[in-house]
Amino acid sequence: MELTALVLLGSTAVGKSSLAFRYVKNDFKETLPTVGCSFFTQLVCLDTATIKFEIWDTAGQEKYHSVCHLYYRGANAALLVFDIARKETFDRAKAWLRELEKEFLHDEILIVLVGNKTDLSAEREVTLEVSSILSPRLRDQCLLDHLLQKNVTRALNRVSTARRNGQDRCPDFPMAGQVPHGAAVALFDCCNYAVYTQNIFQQAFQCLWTYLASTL
Ligand SMILES: Nc1nc2c(ncn2[C@@H]2O[C@H](COP(=O)(O)OP(=O)(O)OP(=O)(O)O)[C@@H](O)[C@H]2O)c(=O)[nH]1
Repeated sequence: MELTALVLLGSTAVGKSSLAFRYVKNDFKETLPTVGCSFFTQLVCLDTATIKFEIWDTAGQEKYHSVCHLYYRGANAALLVFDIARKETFDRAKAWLRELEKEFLHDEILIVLVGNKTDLSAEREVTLEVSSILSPRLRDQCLLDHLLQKNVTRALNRVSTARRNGQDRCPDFPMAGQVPHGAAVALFDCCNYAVYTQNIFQQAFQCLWTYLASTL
């Protein structure tokens, strides 16, 4: 059985643990801030293989920052979570993006920026104009889509299909001609309070897993 690791990174209280819990248990509950790191596993049956995915939910408090590299180092995918109603959490996600860019070659990791707490959209501080955050290198190589989870599903589906067919380009993709060899950056919004979030994640993660499986 293949093993693939995903790490959740982001400021404290952006909703990383809630997101993992919503995905794994389809539930929501108040939890204390994570200490160090929490760990979940999920078995995913794909057409071609059964894969065991590890989900590393890191602690967002600044005092734990220095240990986060222990968890992201072996990761195949990283979800950089921010709170759409707190701009500083988006700045932190950008810092994570830069750090991962330094640590990984472009074909080594799949990165997804997750704008959480869309129920607070009236207080939104992070606008949709986020493409400017990406470095030219990433912008060229990434799959950047709009802040809609269905587009992530579509984006990742496209990439994995293209990869399965041995193509290295995905010409009809709206914002990026190049299908990266492993690396992708996508964006999507979610809300852990909503039951539908689990379905969104099921779909998005299924694509993510499929995508990762195609790179194993
Ligand atoms: N409004 C709103 N609040 C949320 C949402 N998801 C989580 N929260 C709340 O945000 C707070 C922090 O959630 P956590 O999941 O513990 O956040 P975290 O990012 O894991 O925090 P650390 O463990 O400190 O890194 C809690 O009070 C949650 O109830 C959401 O979608 N919308």
